[in-house]
Amino acid sequence: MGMVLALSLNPALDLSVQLDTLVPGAINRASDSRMSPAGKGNNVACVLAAHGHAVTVSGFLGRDNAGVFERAFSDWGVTDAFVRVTGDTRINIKLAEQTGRVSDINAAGARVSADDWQQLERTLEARLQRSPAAVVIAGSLPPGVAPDQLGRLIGLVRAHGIPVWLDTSGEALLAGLAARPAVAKPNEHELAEWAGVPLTGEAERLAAARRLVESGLDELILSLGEHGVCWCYRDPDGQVAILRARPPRMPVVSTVGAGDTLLAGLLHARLAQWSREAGLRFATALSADAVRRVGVGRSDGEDFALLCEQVQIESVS
Ligand SMILES: O=P(O)(O)OC[C@H]1O[C@](O)(CO)[C@@H](O)[C@@H]1O
Repeated sequence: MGMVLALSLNPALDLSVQLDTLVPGAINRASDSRMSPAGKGNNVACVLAAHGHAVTVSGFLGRDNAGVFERAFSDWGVTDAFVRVTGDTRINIKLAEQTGRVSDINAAGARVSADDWQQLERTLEARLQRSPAAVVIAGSLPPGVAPDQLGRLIGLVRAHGIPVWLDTSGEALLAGLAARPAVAKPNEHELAEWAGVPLTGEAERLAAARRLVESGLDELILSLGEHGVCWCYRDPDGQVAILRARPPRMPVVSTVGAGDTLLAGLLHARLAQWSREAGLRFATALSADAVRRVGVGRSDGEDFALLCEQVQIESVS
């Protein structure tokens, strides 16, 4: 299986706090709290490495608190090609209540200079020479990086004939989609932003997903949270086909990282050359596993085979 390059342009340390119920304006007591190296690209890298892939991580890391990331990269067994920038990598706060509701407070991130950006482009060029099987670009853009720079980065990877798997939001997503990544993973709100209209029901969402694939992507992963995922792709005749997966109902500890786990699971299946249905079943089960823990999903649990069996898959016409 080939190497994967996972970019987190704006990684984060996640401060995950477990609470009974969050009462704004009051002193809240946590039942548990922990800080862990994260960010979307890093989360994807962690899952892929756990499934046997050679992964290189890159993006921008604050020099002042890089140590905790360096230890995690070594534990995960991934190669660190992050550009170090001035200051700290941001801390994002995740407040998870007993009901499963999560409130996120995501910080802006360390500022990236024009020199830092050039260094990233040079790093990327060098890594692309090693022909990675895919490049994942995931998460928000840090201060100092404009959406069109993301578009150019995608263009750079595409020029090497390497597929880009993109997961970002807001203006960055719009600029990124215009640069035609192979695969994008919006959620329903991000899809509506692209469509420019509210998408009220499943039929409207699927129609927009089809339009987005037809606009030039190979595949779209539409993540629908607890309702599962729609995987839209071109069939051999060039028509857009859709597979829909529904996960079993899970006890929720934290939904943070479930989307990253889904993307990683699908990429793992792609690199292992599994059938679409097998890949979707695996990735949906892995993502379901992620919500019952703080952090990303794992496939080494005793009941993982059962979780896979419980995923319902149908083809949508
Ligand atoms: O880059 P963004 O969009 O702020 O998201 C970062 C957050 O997303 C996550 O990767 C979960 O998807 C968290 O680990 C992290 O705090």
